[in-house]
Amino acid sequence: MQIRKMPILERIHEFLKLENEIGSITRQEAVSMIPPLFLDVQPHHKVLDMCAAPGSKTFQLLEMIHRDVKPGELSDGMVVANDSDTQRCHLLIHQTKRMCSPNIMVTNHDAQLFPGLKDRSGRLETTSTDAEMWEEESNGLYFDRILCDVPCSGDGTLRKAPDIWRKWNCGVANGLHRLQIQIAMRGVALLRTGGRLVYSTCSLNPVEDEAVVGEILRESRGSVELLDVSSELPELKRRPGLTSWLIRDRKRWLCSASQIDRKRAGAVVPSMFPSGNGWDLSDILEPSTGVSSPPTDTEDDAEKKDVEEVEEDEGPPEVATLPLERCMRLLPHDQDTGGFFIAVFRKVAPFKAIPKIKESHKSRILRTEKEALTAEGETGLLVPAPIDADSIVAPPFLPAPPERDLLDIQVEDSTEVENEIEAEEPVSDNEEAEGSKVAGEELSMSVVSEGQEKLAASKDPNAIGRIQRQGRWKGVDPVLFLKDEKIIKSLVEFYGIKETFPVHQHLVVRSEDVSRCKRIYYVSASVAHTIQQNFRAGEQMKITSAGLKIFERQQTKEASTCIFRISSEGLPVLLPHMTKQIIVANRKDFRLILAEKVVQFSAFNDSTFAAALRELSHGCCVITLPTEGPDAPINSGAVGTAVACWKGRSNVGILITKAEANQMHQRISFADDDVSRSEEAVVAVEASQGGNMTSVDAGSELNVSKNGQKDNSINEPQNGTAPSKADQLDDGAHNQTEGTLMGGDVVGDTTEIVEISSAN
Ligand SMILES: C[S@@+](CC[C@H](N)C(=O)[O-])C[C@H]1O[C@@H](n2cnc3c(N)ncnc32)[C@H](O)[C@@H]1O
Repeated sequence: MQIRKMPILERIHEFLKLENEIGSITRQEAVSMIPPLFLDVQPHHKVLDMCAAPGSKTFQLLEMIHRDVKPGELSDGMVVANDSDTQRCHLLIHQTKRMCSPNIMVTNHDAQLFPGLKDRSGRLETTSTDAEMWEEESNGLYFDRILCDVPCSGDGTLRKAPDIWRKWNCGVANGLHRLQIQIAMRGVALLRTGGRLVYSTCSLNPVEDEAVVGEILRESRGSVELLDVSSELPELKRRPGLTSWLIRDRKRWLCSASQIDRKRAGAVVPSMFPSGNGWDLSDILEPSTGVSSPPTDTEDDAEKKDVEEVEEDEGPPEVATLPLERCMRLLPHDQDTGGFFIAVFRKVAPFKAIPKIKESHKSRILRTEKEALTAEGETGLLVPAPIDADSIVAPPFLPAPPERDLLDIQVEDSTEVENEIEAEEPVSDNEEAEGSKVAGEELSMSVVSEGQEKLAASKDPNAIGRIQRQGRWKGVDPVLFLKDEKIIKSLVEFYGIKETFPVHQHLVVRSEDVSRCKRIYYVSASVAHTIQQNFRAGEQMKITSAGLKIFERQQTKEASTCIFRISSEGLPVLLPHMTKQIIVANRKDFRLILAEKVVQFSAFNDSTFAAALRELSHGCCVITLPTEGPDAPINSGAVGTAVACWKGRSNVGILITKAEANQMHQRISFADDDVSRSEEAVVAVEASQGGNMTSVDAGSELNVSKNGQKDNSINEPQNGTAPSKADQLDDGAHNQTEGTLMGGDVVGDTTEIVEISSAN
């Protein structure tokens, strides 16, 4: 059902859109949420999401590492979310920033080449006091959990993506098979022994599913086992993996690799079949040149030729000897979902790989390394000595990236726009002025050069290799720990940051010139550790974003002692550790500031609050609702509801987007209306019954919960009160021009407000 096409559901569609935009809800198809559930992620785990964009599963993984973490506590775990597509990495950043987590890194690699961070410096200098940890660090970066939600043909999504009916052909899946194996095998190498890896696709084609799983088991030669997870998530309806299938190539059904037409040897490979048996490299080398001839015809050509092909006798299909029935097939008609395939592996021993030439590498290597091959002879490549695959920096045959050239990265900060402002008004960043453009927000910190984009856009696999070998990720800002003691001291003193919130080695900037840096990011200990590891390993990792944006530079004419304001995503994490610049408002005044955005001190209802506000230092402050009592927030756990503001000479303005302010105002207003309606109803009922009825008795009718407390949950404005409130708010919002300065001595249009999430 498409909600947006049904006029009667227009309001709920608007509501969903708004909540999605400000990050209160994330929409995701139910079946696509299942793979992370089989990872058994614990809060202390290091998790790698190899093909992560747009980030729905990454979000789930983040939720898992923050599970059980109480407000004010910092989680030990980490999620590294990787995607090969630069633009989709920005989606990933946007999606995950709603989680307000310092425990995330977004990286931009081809997953099959994801760097291992093996220490190449030879230095013994380390921040770790633990010798064991140092030993482990120098051996590389390992993950406790890895999700390989690989690119696939997507035929499991046919129900919601009807376009696939038109575009589907068997060549798509066949063409992805080898990449899927390479990605998964890189995952196996990066997995800690004892760790879990989940391989998933939204395709039901065995060539992308069981065939890949079979090849993982064969290639890893006992270092991973395929788990039987039939007792996990018992209510999930699933079917066992296939153990027998045929391969379709140009309208021919093939039973085994022996039936592969020599000319099609690059397009159909033995690993696609249940046994995985087939020819070796020499079968596909042309005797005269030693160079393979990958099929060059397009799918269209293939279709034309198909007409002429003679259908062959299929013969008996192969049957796998591996326990592929342990894989899970989720079929659309079993529980009204999309189709999905899931396999769960555990690493039981370190991975020693024989770097045989993979089919996908063959043509590339043979083309680019032709001379070397001739010199070494084919046998040298076919039967090399086993190598410790766990510790490789990049897969065999692909050189690791060299040291970055410092000079490469300096130009990028000029892309950041610093706004000068009038009077003492804080200025909002250009990027944040338009809430709906948040996805592009991080562009200034992770700008990728045009040349690099063009290379990435090209389909030439050698181009990708070239990009990743570029010195020090040309065009991407560096990730540097903030070491400027003056700035750190000003932050700690201005906001009264407690020792419970470690700042040294946890604040990161993306500019080498600290005097120009606009944003400061907070990283968890685990992320900080990985950044250090990356330095020692010669900065192999291309980091698009690290941690949580916690402070942003704020320029005003009248200097504040601290030039950095708190960002909206940083507030939930920092607030429990702040002792200064916090002020508690009553409900009425809190609503006033949300509705008006900028309020003169004299306009507040509570004069004590106004006086206390005047006393605060000039600059960024946080206005909260009390955590207990009648003015306590709704459904917001122990930390409460808070909004970052800018305190000027005579007024205060919220630092939030209008959408966020309106949404927060709406919630509080609904709750208040709800309460007053309940109270009015109680009075009415009492009056009609001679005053004998208690509010607890009236609970079921009057929205009072069973334990006698008023149920203030206001997440679902469905009881007919929504229209007038929403309309009023919409009108209010439209009266203000997006991105313009508002009256008084404060600009309160575009920065931050936040409802404290219990996750942090
Ligand atoms: C199935 S989608 C991932 C969906 C994601 N896990 C989620 O739940 O939101 C596959 C992703 O793989 C990315 N991708 C394609 N080839 C890749 C490669 N070689 N390495 C890493 N990512 C790749 C695509 O850009 C795409 O975002």
